[in-house]
Amino acid sequence: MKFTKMQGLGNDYIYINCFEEHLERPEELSRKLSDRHFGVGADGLILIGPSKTADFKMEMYNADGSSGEMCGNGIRCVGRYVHDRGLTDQETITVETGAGIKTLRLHVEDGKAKKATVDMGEPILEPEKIPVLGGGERFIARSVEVGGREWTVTCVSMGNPHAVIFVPETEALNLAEIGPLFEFHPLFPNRINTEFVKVLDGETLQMRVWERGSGETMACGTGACATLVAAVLNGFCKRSGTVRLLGGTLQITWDEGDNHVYMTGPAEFVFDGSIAD
Ligand SMILES: N[C@H](CCC[C@H](N)C(=O)O)C(=O)O
Repeated sequence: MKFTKMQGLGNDYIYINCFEEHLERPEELSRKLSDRHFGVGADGLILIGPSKTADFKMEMYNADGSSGEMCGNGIRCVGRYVHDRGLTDQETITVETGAGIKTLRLHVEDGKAKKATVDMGEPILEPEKIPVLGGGERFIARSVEVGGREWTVTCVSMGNPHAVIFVPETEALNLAEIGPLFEFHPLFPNRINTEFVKVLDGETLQMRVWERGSGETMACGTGACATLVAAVLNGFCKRSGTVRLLGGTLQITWDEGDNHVYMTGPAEFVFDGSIAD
């Protein structure tokens, strides 16, 4: 089976073209191939295939085989793949995801869709839809005890669930220790992606992320969107800003007019390969 390795800000996935390949158990394949010693090595697996309701369909699996409703860095790479490999000649495309149909505007340079602006849709703030237990209208700046200490948490869904925590510094945090305690906390029935964020100024945020199903990654597109929304809700940031991640930066805007979040960032090919039978 052929695959293509791609990455968005170092958030790397194995892409399978399901117009050409057929696979049975994607969860198992993701677990096997994501392993950075016994497999290809990636944060997960992304399937690109036909859709009845959009131009393409994207299915995303984390490194542990669990499926994510949406992947921001991944969908930009889907845009690059389908454009540069000739599956479309459009520069605006729609992709069916587990979080609904998303529209991408590809930024084509020398015939390559190196960047894309993705309409990530409206943030979901009702706790029961995130989901996070605890009721109420919204889950903003609430104190949660995790790992024996109190954290101030704001929860936002971009179709997938995020807990955003503002901290004075991000470097010193031991994500390998605290990340799983959030991910598997009983407050989050579907687990959670957790972002630890330092506000650099009113339009610049610095973020590390412990992803549900993949651990700490170099970047998280949906997480960057959730982070900008949480920063606005807490009064820390304007509605348009730069999110600095380990792997690079994303431009995020939470549009006042249509309440949609827009994310702009890069998409890169790494290599093509084939999986030994
Ligand atoms: N781990 C996430 C899916 C991948 C999201 C991330 N890689 C992105 O770029 O948005 C989840 O289980 O919801």
